[in-house]
Amino acid sequence: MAVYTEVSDAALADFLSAYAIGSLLSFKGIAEGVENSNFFLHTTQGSYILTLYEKRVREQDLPFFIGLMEHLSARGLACPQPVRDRAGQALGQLCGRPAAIVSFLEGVSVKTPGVEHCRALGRALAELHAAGRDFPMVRENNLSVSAWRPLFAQAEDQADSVEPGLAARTRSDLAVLEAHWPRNLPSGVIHADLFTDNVFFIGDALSGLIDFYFACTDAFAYDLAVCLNAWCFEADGTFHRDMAAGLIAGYEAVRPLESAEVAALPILCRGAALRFMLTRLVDWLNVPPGALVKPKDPREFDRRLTFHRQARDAWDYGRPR
Ligand SMILES: Nc1ncnc2c1ncn2[C@@H]1O[C@H](COP(=O)(O)OP(=O)(O)O)[C@@H](O)[C@H]1O
Ligand SMILES: N[C@@H](CCOP(=O)(O)O)C(=O)O
Repeated sequence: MAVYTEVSDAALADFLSAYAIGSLLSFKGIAEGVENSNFFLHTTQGSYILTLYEKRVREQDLPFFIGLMEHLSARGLACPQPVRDRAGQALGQLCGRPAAIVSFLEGVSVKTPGVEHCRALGRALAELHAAGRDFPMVRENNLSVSAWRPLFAQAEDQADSVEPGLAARTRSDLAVLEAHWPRNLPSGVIHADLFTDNVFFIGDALSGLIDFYFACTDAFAYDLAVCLNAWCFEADGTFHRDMAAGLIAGYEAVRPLESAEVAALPILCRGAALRFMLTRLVDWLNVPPGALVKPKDPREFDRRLTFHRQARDAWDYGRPR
């Protein structure tokens, strides 16, 4: 359960007094998530999510995330809409943390997605990229290739205690990725963390996207590579080519990939897998004492990397030649 900061009744009442969202009916910590402290907020006017921003979220990036959700909602994308207080502010302070209230989205995430879920995800990802094209703010991806070596340095000494051989494999992946990381691909706003827990469905229809706190300005095809990693592999590393084909086809039904993006797909997928292996590894080795959180397993992405190292082209990821 991700609740790093406990919120007292008095602190909550004081915080909510700035908002015109009715009177509080219920308030509960949310079990899912690993980054921030999240709470369900139910008032006489409706349901909301209260987020207290923790550890990896930098305060100076919050206007980008809040502004982006407002921008995407205004363009009809189903994503959380920040709620402004009576003074017009979408960001406040609660229990010493930056905090915001956003609209509650209906729907549930799928634990075992199928081809049609992946196709719907692909469409939604391309629609997000299109809706973000005229968003005026820029945020560099601070978890891209130049961040991976410093992240690894925090965990290198203990990596082999998590999985034998992990340190050597990571050193070799880093060398390859740093030498061949693609530059100048079509870029714009990307979500950068569109895992199954961040995509809601009602029945078979995709109903919303959440968790924009890794969103940044980077290559669109890197976002697709994140989704291929997140949606099309089992925890044991088994790859589902049919699901990957559905995801790419869904994406290209809205935004066809350029040839440079197609060529870059294998290295982008390898880099995305390394990025999640590394952040998970660092978190796995550094669970904050007393935090109600279950760290995610870095070995799942070590296994995906075995697939990516041998992939030759986009066809291996299900894209027709
Ligand atoms: N706008 C929202 N509408 C409905 N549920 C939400 C919303 N935002 C977050 N949640 C719930 O909170 C959980 C954790 O949110 P998330 O943003 O993924 O947290 P974290 O960034 O800490 O990983 C989600 O899995 C979902 O159940
Ligand atoms: N998706 C990342 C961790 C971030 O978690 P989220 O709950 O914010 O999606 C991973 O799986 O490593």
